[in-house]
Amino acid sequence: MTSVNEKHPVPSPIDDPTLGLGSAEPGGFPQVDSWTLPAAPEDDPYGDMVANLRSFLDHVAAAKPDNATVAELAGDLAAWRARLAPMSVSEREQVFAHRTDLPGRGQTMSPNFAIEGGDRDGVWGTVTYGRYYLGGNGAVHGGAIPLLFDEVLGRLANSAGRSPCRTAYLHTDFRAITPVGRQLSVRGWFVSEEGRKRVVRAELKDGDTLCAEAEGLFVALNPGQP
Ligand SMILES: CCCCCCCCCCCCCC(=O)SCCNC(=O)CCNC(=O)[C@H](O)C(C)(C)COP(=O)(O)OP(=O)(O)OC[C@H]1O[C@@H](n2cnc3c(N)ncnc32)[C@H](O)[C@@H]1OP(=O)(O)O
Repeated sequence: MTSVNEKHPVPSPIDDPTLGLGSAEPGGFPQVDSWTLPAAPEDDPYGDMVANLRSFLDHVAAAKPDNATVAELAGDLAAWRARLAPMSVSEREQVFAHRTDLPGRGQTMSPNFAIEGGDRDGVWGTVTYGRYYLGGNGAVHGGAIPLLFDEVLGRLANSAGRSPCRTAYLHTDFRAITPVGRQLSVRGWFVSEEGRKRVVRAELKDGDTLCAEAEGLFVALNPGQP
């Protein structure tokens, strides 16, 4: 299946052979060993590329471009897709979202959580939702808030030498609207750790205003569990 646009047909992810996952090892995802990001290595433009991609998405969301600009952009994007397609690798080798040394793990799906500090029991930092995450009337889309909590709590629950775990539940309470374009504070902490079950909580605040809070259960994976 392809898109209706004949100039730049886009194959569906189901039919695109360059998007296969390869063989992913169960439970083989990168671990968080430290909350402190090392200095950015020289000659490593990946973080710069991801930061630009985030900013690009914010500008796509904010702009009302004329048709000529949109057509040119579609062509540029199609050219980049064609250039990247032969470089597809397996999940194990992929760089996107696997760079735990970069802000936001080097990905653009979940909001960019900027870590300020953390230890075995908790993590804290900031997040600024760009225009890309706008739901309506200046408020962040409700789905983008649990996405942040899963990222923050998932990293915490997988940190400090703990074995890999997955989210079993993630309960979010929306207490006040979460504004786009403001620096917000984020905090996650451990509530309990019993057997395979890790209960963690998080809050998202705009100054003194509690925007949202969450509780998650993360269950440690048994050997061989994907
Ligand atoms: C990728 C890069 C990573 C980088 C580093 C990390 C950054 C990560 C950042 C992103 C991170 C993103 C992370 C993600 O988003 S992970 C993606 C989202 N999550 C999933 O896809 C998980 C899908 N579910 C499962 O795989 C299984 O259900 C799991 C593995 C969770 C448990 O199935 P399993 O068969 O193994 O275990 P069990 O059923 O015997 O349960 C065990 C115990 O748990 C209790 N229980 C279970 N479920 C619930 C529930 N809903 N409410 C209350 N309790 C629940 C259960 O009663 C029992 O308790 P007890 O009877 O023993 O007392």
